[in-house]
Amino acid sequence: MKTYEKDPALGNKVAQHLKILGIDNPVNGNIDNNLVQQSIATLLSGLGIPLDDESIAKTPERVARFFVNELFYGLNYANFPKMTFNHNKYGYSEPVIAKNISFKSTCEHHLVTISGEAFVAYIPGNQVVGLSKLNRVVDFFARRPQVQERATLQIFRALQFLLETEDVAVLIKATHHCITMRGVSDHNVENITYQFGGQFSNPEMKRNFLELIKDNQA
Ligand SMILES: Nc1nc2c(ncn2[C@@H]2O[C@H](COP(=O)(O)OP(=O)(O)OP(=O)(O)O)[C@@H](O)[C@H]2O)c(=O)[nH]1
Ligand SMILES: [Zn+2]
Repeated sequence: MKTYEKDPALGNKVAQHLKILGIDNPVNGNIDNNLVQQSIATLLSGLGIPLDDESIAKTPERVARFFVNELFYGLNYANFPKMTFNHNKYGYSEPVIAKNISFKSTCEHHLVTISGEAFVAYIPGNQVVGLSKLNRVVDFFARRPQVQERATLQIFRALQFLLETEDVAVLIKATHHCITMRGVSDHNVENITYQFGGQFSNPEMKRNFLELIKDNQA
């Protein structure tokens, strides 16, 4: 179980916002731990694996706990992280960038891991957000069955909403293990998606952001 401060009321507002924009996951909000557990038992039976083996007996319960509390905790907006803001009394007015935010997600087509890094930037107004909260927002949306394009937009729009600014940039570089370990089995390909808003749509700002997040830069 992840331990961090949650803000379900804020999660609710973010959910409404993403729903209006039509970019939330197609979910009905009912997370049924027992049903997940039974389904894992059925899956194992379908593979001909007997559940009476002592090593396997608790697997359905274990996997359900893992799915609900960790792998897919971001399906539940009651788990949305608390945001911490501080007054920007210093008047900082240039981009704040978080590069190499590592995340793990799950491909909704094959239920196989997507691993990658997110690069996030915003320009503060009157408030600056606690830096770790950028990681927490990325992690929340990663912890769902996902496609990379939608995850990128969810993080981007949620940050614009939370930080009350259009000036947000999000880039995601990911390895889809449904591509590396099955199907086309390509070990080299990286998939990149990005969305730029407000001042980051300006070509020079975009170039600066891309330059700053390159390996071994600033
Ligand atoms: N656009 C997009 N596609 C994804 C993402 N993750 C996985 N996919 C793709 O989803 C597609 C699912 O297509 P299908 O043809 O139904 O699946 P498949 O037969 O297993 O496809 P192959 O992987 O080509 O063997 C595949 O091309 C995956 O590579 C993602 O984040 N975004
Ligand atoms: Zn996949």
